[in-house]
Amino acid sequence: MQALSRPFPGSGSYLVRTRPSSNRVGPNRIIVKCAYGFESPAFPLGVGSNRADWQSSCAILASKVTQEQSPTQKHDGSADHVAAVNGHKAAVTELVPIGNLGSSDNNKPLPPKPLTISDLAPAPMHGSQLRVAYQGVPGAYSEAAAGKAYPNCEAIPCDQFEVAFQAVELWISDRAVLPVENSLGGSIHRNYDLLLRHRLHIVGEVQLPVHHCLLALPGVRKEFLTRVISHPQALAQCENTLTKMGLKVAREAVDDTAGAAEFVATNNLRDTAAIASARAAELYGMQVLADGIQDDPSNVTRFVMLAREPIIPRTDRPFKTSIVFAHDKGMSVLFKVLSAFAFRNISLTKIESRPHRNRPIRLVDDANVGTAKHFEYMFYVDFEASMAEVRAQNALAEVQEFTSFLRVLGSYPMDMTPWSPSSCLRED
Ligand SMILES: O=C(O)C(=O)C[C@]1(C(=O)O)C=C[C@@H](O)C=C1
Repeated sequence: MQALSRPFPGSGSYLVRTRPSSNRVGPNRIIVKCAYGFESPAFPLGVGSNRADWQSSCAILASKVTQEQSPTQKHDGSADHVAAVNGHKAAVTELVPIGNLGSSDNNKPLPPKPLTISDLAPAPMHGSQLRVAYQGVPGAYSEAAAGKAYPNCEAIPCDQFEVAFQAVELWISDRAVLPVENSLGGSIHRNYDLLLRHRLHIVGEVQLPVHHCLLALPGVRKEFLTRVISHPQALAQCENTLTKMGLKVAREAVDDTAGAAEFVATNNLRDTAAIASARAAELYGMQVLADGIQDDPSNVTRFVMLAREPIIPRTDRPFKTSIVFAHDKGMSVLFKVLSAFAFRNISLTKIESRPHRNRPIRLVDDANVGTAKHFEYMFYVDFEASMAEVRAQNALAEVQEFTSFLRVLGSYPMDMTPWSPSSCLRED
């Protein structure tokens, strides 16, 4: 069976690709419709060639825009401008909504809906469903997070985090939902770096209980396994359990959990298991060998929602603000910065430091003992206050005095989803 797909404007030729035949077309099958008006069903073992074409088109569009825009023009938010660059704004893809996400059974209830779109940011310009870019393939936790953040959205799979950023910048998508930290695995550093490099705004957060399964092809037994593949975060979150299970398997990192399941299925690998969601098992026809293999039952990943425009901060519900800063004068400044929040009773919920890529090392010369080489950092801080509050404005005014660089990444409603142990047991 063949899937016809056509590259996006600017790349010039048609592609004809062969895709594996399969009758496993699940209820959440994705249809990728090209802007030119013909459509091709994306096969259930992943969106395959269509997705790949869409993603490479994103990259093509991104590089075009980078070439043709000056840095100051790049984030002007003008739809017309983007249309002028790629000759084709929005309506690039049409995807079946993820709708009853996490279930092939349409009667199963959706996960709780703590935030609504109207809470967060203006409606999409094109008047249709909100398009939300995420990294991974259908069945990835990020897709579930997109559905939790924006129920009934069109979830748009991207092969890299950076492509999801670009999809929003280029108006292909209205929002991106990207993981920033996990309760077991820690920070997803790549996204911290990308937040700084791109000009998108954090407009919300969503916390998703992550329940991992060990998946293999039907009929495969644990004893046959020599390899387990998954996203590095998922491997880290299950490390102790894998050891306790006595599996003698090599661990191998791939781009996302559901992509790992898709890879095992499409390549018919009988010696390889994937760590992924139960929904990925359904989508790619895999067997669940073990359920709930994360090292802690209350495993949670925090995602941020990104948009081209910030939302207007409010004070009628709990808000969080995320900032990033750098300073010139060594670590003593860090204490002063943090005390600006402490004096105003503003709680910090997260501090992260990343290498200061423009100026990674500071040399301190002492004629007697030589040259000390200090590493320089960018500091990311989340604090529990809205930028609409005077105390937050004053704290930032003070922070600005001590820092050489300060940017507010966003001021947005906190995810206040009620916590219950059962919500951690299963999110599929
Ligand atoms: O691979 C996926 O399914 C993802 O959505 C990515 C990701 C991550 O980057 O942390 C998201 C949630 C889990 O923590 C594991 C992996």
